[in-house]
Amino acid sequence: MSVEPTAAQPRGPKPPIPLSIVTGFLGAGKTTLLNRILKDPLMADTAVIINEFGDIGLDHLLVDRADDGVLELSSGCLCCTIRGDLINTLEDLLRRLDNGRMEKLARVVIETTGLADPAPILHTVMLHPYLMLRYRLDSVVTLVDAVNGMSTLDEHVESVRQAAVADRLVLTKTDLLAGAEGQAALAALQARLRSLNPGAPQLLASQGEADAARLFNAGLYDPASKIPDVARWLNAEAYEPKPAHGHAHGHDHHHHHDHGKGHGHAHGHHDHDHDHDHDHHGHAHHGHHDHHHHGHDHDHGHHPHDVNRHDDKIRAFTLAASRPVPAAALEMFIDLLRSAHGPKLLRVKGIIRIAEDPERPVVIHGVQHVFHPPVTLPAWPDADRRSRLVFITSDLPEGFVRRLFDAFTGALQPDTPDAQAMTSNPLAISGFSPR
Ligand SMILES: Nc1nc2c(ncn2[C@@H]2O[C@H](COP(=O)(O)OP(=O)(O)OP(=O)(O)O)[C@@H](O)[C@H]2O)c(=O)[nH]1
Repeated sequence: MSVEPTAAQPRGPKPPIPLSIVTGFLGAGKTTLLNRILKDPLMADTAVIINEFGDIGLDHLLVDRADDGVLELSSGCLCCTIRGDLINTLEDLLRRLDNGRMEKLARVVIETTGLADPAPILHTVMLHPYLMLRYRLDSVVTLVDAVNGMSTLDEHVESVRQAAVADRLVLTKTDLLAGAEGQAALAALQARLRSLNPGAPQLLASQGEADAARLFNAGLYDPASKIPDVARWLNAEAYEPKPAHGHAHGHDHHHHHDHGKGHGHAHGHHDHDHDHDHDHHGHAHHGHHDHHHHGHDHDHGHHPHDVNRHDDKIRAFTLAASRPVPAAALEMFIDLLRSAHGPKLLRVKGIIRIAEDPERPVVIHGVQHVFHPPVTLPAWPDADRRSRLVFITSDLPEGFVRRLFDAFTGALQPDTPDAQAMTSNPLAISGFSPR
């Protein structure tokens, strides 16, 4: 192999470039945070793409405009701004890298405008065959303004979804919350966010916690060792009241988080059990709810103002099973979920023990109806050999997903009413036929 004197790396396929998305409501502090962390040596050779779908002007004082539209940060980082086509920009970065106009590209960060749903941006990469080879999804970082976050969550369903899909949550402007009242407000916001998204660490920007090391490298692979770190990636324990490692039966545990909580009452008397079957309590005040084969599964009677109506729809839960899953059953389960309920799957991550090849687990990752091609790992990363899935859903109850999983993966006895209902019920999937 001939290596040019200046070449730092041998030729051959380059490792995929980690790609992160920084999102958060208008004025949450995205630009402030990025300008700060771009000075971190860990962020060298980072390209920042500012996704301007809206009418937000560029206010990046740190950047100097270079030729051909790429903005170079004074710290030596690259920053480009795009208006419109994200794919073109991502391809253009690769071209610059491949033809040597850009020496290194260690990371790409996409800053979205405040109202953006991050899912389409994730889809852009997940659905593009070439970009999929060259980039890998790292983290979705969602900023939440600690002063206005609570009311923003109340008023804008986009902000609830942004928080729910995050791998990392950053609370900004906590420095403006003074005294006991401020601390109580912060605690309430944090409890609400934990309920929406138990798996995402919450970092306080003003305490210096939102540094590059903690914001990024949230993907499946450990950046240093290149070894998959499933436990860290899934963070399934965070969904559970306490760590549990029972291996006794096919369906070890499943946990859920309640969302129907009032401000500041996160652990108060408003808790409902979402885990039981999905009683129809009648939700006339939720005019836009859909009622298919599942209903909304808790009582809103305690919430005359229904301030958390967006949160009420969000569910965060895990499934685990010791019994290996036949590959075809897994495929059917995923197909059914994504084709029938895609819009309701905000985020799905999982590691699955496959019946045909139980020593090589399969990792799945979905954002709405789009699933990353499953990745087969050469071995289990640790002693826990159970299939584990984490779900963040909107308007899709845990019990429904769990019964579907059980029905397809054989965790239930074939003659139980649940399994019968599942296999005899067409589930309103047109074009779906078991293979
Ligand atoms: N006190 C305080 N102010 C902050 C903090 N983070 C951001 N700000 C201020 O909040 C305002 C908005 O910050 P930006 O970084 O522009 O927010 P943004 O999310 O990029 O805003 P858009 O691009 O308009 O959505 C600015 O005036 C910042 O100085 C923080 O942690 N504490």
